Amino acid sequence: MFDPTKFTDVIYEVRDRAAWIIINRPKVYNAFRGQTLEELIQAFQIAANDRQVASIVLTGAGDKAFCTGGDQSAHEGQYDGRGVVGLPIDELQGLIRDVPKPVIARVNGFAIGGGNVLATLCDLTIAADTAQFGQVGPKVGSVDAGWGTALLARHVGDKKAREIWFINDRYTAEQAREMGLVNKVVPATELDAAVKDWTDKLAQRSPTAIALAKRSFNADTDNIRGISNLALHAVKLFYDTAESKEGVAAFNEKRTPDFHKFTS
Ligand SMILES: CC(C)(COP(=O)(O)OP(=O)(O)OC[C@H]1O[C@@H](n2cnc3c(N)ncnc32)[C@H](O)[C@@H]1OP(=O)(O)O)[C@@H](O)C(=O)NCCC(=O)NCCSC(=O)c1cc(O)c2ccccc2c1O
Repeated sequence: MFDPTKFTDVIYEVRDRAAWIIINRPKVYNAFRGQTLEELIQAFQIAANDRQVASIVLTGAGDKAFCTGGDQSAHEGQYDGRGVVGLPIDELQGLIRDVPKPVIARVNGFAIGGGNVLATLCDLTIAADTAQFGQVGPKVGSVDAGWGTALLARHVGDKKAREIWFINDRYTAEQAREMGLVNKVVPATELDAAVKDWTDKLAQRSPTAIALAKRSFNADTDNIRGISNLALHAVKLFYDTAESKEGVAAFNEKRTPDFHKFTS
């Protein structure tokens, strides 16, 4: 079995029958690289197999960010790990769906890009009133389509999902709650108490009933898995283009990307 004490990018703790999985890269606003995803995958597998664990909390270290998606400093056409785009992101996303325990996104700050997709995939989301949500793909030459687009549209509606992906505005926690992306918004100082209230309740519920309910919700949207897999392979081809590389370079150089010449 995996040893979470050896993790460098992720903290794994069990608190009162809830597994807390914390992305611990606050200097890059909890963006993930290949190593981060390996550890997240292992952490979810540990939690899935531990009979003492009734629910899983996914969050980011510090108070700035939940997760801001792929680490742009580790993105040179490919990211720096394994998998189709150099990140085993499809494995992690599949695990969040498949683990037969509720996963709560504890959103303590920015949930942007691939971080927003992770929050979208979690069964429940509790956000601090200071949290911000948004997509940046078309600003940085990327798109996490499938779970990131089609499942998002299930939560917030098709028009709103298109707005989120095309306009790339940021939304407050309260706006995210109003559109159906968040279950509950609480003052930042009360975030942990609100999460504990729900994990304590989940620890008292029938695990089999919860697992059956989760699978039944999943069944209704499982076709999106195929879209995600297809899109990942399409994005791999996109990452090799000058258009995508312009988006990554612009973010790292802190300038506005120039996509004009790529308009078809
Ligand atoms: C989160 C922000 C909106 C914050 O903006 P703000 O202006 O407040 O702060 P800074 O921009 O100065 O950021 C502070 C500090 O953090 C660093 N940082 C933030 N995010 C990242 C990141 N993702 N990677 C690397 N570094 C990051 C930033 O450089 C600053 O460092 P300093 O050293 O200069 O202090 C804003 O930062 C923001 O928009 N961040 C997100 C940027 C982004 O492009 N994210 C990735 C999008 S693509 C993606 O996530 C993605 C993931 C997948 O898994 C995919 C899978 C399949 C297909 C596609 C995928 C995909 O597109």
